[in-house]
Amino acid sequence: MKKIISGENITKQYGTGEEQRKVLDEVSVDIHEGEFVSVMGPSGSGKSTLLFALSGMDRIDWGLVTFEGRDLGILEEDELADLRRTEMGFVFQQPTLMKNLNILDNIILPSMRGNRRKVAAITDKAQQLMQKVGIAELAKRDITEASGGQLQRAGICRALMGSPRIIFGDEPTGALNLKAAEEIMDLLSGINEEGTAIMLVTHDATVAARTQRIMFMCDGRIVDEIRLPKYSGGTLEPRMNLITAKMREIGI
Ligand SMILES: Nc1ncnc2c1ncn2[C@@H]1O[C@H](COP(=O)(O)OP(=O)(O)OP(=O)(O)O)[C@@H](O)[C@H]1O
Repeated sequence: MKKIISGENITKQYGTGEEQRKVLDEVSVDIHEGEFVSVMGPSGSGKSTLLFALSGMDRIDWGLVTFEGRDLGILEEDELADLRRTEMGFVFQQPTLMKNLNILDNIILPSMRGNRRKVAAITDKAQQLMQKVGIAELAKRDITEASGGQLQRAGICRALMGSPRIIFGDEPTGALNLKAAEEIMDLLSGINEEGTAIMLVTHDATVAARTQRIMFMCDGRIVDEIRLPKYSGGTLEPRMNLITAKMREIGI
């Protein structure tokens, strides 16, 4: 399958002198069209930093990140922002929604940049997405009047507004109860089924078990990975057992 994102020898360090530390240490990774991948590893192993590097949210110190062959390192900030807005979607542990806007306006706001004349089409798309994720009736509600799971659905709608090629999720279910987390994973799985690649960073084996490639990070490196067949429902236990067995094997 065609590569969307390619990272070669990505190196990122923080601090100077004796304090200097490689948070990403020559990481190479490709993400292909329609893939559903996750990254697991101990706290501080560099998972979020890798997500930020591959999505162009953060600059790297060494190596190469390309999006469909375009070197992110040579793009200006506004070009990077455009690329993220048009090709990528982001879902974080807590969606950053604005308190003074209702849920619908929060979803459409990022898409309005440079597109004010298309407000009707943008609103229409947002409403369709809200319908799809089951929060159509919340359009006019304040964000204080919705549950964590409903807000995360709104965050997913916002991430889908630009019809992205890839969605990056950093602990997208981390703040949710078990049922809401399962529902969000059902939603993300459905989005992936429709062809959008997804890369998730997670501590949760039940989340990783939904994906088809699990990369394991330790000390700024991808130390191993496993591939699983597409999840088609039913118990996740055998998949989770494979993940935990691999983590035990590599000592993380
Ligand atoms: N802006 C920064 N300045 C200095 N150090 C940083 C910065 N951002 C991240 N780090 C350090 O880089 C390391 C990797 O952080 P990162 O958030 O990528 O890890 P992680 O595997 O996602 O951790 P967690 O699972 O706890 O979220 C950590 O030691 C962190 O303290």
